[in-house]
Amino acid sequence: LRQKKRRGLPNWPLVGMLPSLVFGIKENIYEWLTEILQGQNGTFTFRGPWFTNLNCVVTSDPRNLEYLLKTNFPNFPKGDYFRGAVSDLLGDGIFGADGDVWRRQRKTASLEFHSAKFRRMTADSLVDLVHARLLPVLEDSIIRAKSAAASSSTIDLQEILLRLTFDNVCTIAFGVDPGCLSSGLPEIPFARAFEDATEATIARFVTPTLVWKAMRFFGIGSEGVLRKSITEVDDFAREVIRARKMELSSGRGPEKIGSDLLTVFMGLSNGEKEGFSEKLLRDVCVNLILPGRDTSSVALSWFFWLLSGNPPVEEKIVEEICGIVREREEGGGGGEFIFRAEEVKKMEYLHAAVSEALRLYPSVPVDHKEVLEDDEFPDGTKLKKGTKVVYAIYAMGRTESIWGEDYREFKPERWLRDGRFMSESAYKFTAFNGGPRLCLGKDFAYYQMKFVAASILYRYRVVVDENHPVVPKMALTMYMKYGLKVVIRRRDPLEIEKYLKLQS
Ligand code: HEM
Repeated sequence: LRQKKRRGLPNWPLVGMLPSLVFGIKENIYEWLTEILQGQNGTFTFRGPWFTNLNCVVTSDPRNLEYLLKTNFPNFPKGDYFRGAVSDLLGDGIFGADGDVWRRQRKTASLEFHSAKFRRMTADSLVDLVHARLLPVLEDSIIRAKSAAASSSTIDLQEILLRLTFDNVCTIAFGVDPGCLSSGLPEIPFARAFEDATEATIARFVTPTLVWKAMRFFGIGSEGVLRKSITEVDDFAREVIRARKMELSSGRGPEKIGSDLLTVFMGLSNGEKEGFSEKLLRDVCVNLILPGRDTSSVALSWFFWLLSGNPPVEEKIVEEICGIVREREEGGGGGEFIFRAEEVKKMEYLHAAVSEALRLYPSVPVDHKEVLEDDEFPDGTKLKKGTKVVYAIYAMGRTESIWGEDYREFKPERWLRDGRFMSESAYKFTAFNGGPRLCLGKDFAYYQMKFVAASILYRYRVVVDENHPVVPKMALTMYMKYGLKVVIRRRDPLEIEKYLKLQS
């Protein structure tokens, strides 16, 4: 009991704090971590069994976050342990890389992410996906519900959104849309292979290094799955790269050349003497798909779930959207309503509501770094070279000293001043990371989430199945463990009419 008070958890001989961790995993690991951090002023040291490498410093203190992610950034790389586990899947790509390899890709990708051509391409591909695929799939569920038994009217919204963002990010990375989101929700071999490869890679983090290395050597268990699925991912990438090379060498005009990341990086290899090898081109694309495929969709799933428990927030969002529709229609609208980029930008309340969902359910609930040289956090915690540092993003969103005593409430208003969205420091709201490794897709992700949410909410009400359990899954991304079962209903035209009139 004395140890629990002093260190946050009892530290047993030989097994360290493992028994408490096992208990935490059985319950809700994120809530468990939050409670310990609250009792320890935001930082504690976890001690694993002596024979494992589980020792780490866990923190949710914004002062430490700023030091870790910005002030002394070079001393906190992702590290060899992380890279060792992910390198078979990610190679030398940006997500697992450190130092010059990371810096070079970051610079090129960053230029691309902020170019007008890229923004146009991402916006166009999203319009196609939402209007030609997402909305028909939702409409289909309504039609099916009318003709079948009531039990078949529920759909898993999380799965549909995961398919949407996978297609979207593949278009951005490779310039190829795999077609996961289409009627009947077909199984796509490349998507399956990517999913299997990711799961098998994550399994390495909970398996002793010697054990997974032996499994890899013999190609058994999850390592056998990994080997097979990486081969499939590589085959897909090789085929796309070969086809793109042919397209580029066929001498098409610059206006015809895509602005997906693969084409951009291939263009660079044309100009530079050494350029990017085929392997690095594959790594560049795979490393974009990994962080970009599920993060926005799980955030949207939590957003819709939070809305279902907070009808006044949904009303305000619909009112805001209708204001935008009205403005356009006064100028002579007509036809199917497709939100334009500048209109999505104006949705300040929706921006606040999405941020609030990410505060409570960050898509990346915990992240980590490694200590390069002995160091010390601003709160006085000593850091030995090689120590792992875990930063608990979920716990930060539930810290009273940052968000006030109503921190458990879903309250978009906390992000607004005079109706305008006010951003928060990245070291308090760390859902998108911060410092030099701030999420590269942040602006795009907001655009994507707002466009999808507005397009759905303008037309439909998303009714969450009350009997369906909604709990987070323990994974690197904050999925809903059992998905999000919902019924889609068309929004009453009178309701929309009411808001359109309200604006006048
Ligand atoms: C709600 C949506 C998203 C959230 C919450 C999010 C969050 C994050 C976080 C926490 C990191 C740091 C990860 C780490 O270093 O361990 C990150 C990195 C990154 N994200 Fe996002 N992300 C989102 C969407 C996207 C999208 C849509 C893309 C691409 C289209 C993207 C591309 C990237 C890339 C390339 C990195 C690596 C940056 C680097 O290491 O320099 N993200 N993101």
